[in-house]
Amino acid sequence: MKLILNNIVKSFDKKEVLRGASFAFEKGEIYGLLGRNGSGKTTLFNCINEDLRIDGGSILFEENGVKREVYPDDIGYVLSTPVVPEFLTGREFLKFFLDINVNKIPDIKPIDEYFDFVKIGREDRDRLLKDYSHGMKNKMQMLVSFIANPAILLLDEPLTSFDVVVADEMKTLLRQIKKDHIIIISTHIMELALDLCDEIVILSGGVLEKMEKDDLNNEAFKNKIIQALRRDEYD
Ligand SMILES: Nc1ncnc2c1ncn2[C@@H]1O[C@H](COP(=O)(O)OP(=O)(O)OP(=O)(O)O)[C@@H](O)[C@H]1O
Repeated sequence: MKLILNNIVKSFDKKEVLRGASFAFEKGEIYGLLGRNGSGKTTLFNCINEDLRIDGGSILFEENGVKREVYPDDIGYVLSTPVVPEFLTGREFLKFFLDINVNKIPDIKPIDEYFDFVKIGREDRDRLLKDYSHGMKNKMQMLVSFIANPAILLLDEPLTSFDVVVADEMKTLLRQIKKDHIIIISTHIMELALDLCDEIVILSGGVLEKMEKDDLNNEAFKNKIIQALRRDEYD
């Protein structure tokens, strides 16, 4: 299973953000996507998720050697700024999500088990999502992405708003599910990238480049990544 990006081009007016980004992301690996502020990481995710139309190139999903277009159900996208229906309670949101996906989700569990899993307390489950903290909204987003079990998970700065216990549990969970998924995590936290990710890919100058670790220790690898990102000076 692969997510194949071929020469993705995307501009906003005259600003060329993606200038022929190509990469094959494979199942079984967690990819850390690193790039300077404004380098285009979120834009790339939005293009993969078809929230933005690409100006050139192609995005394909390969399964059993057969390439096809990517379908919305293939992708779970957790945004850095969580978007949840604020007018629903946490429980109503989860119930609604489970109801509309009932045919796609095997083995639906009682709703409270899902809340237990992400450590949202009993007193919060029937409160409106608008009153949830940023981290709690993020947990809800992450939770529905996990429940839907898409082949591709795009996680934009996913763990930064979680408390250390939940962040640790999410990391463990991501490691557990990676064998069946393509997971791409955009982050500015080098330690997280090095600790959690199997591969580091940088987005620099509008293109993607895999950083080879070779036999470097973590400190030397970190410096290599920083040097590579320094090339991306502001236009
Ligand atoms: N909808 C849009 N309209 C115009 N310009 C946009 C739009 N979305 C992104 N951009 C521009 O594209 C560039 C890349 O933005 P993007 O948010 O993808 O970067 P990023 O790598 O995710 O940044 P950060 O690490 O700071 O979150 C920026 O210059 C941004 O201003």
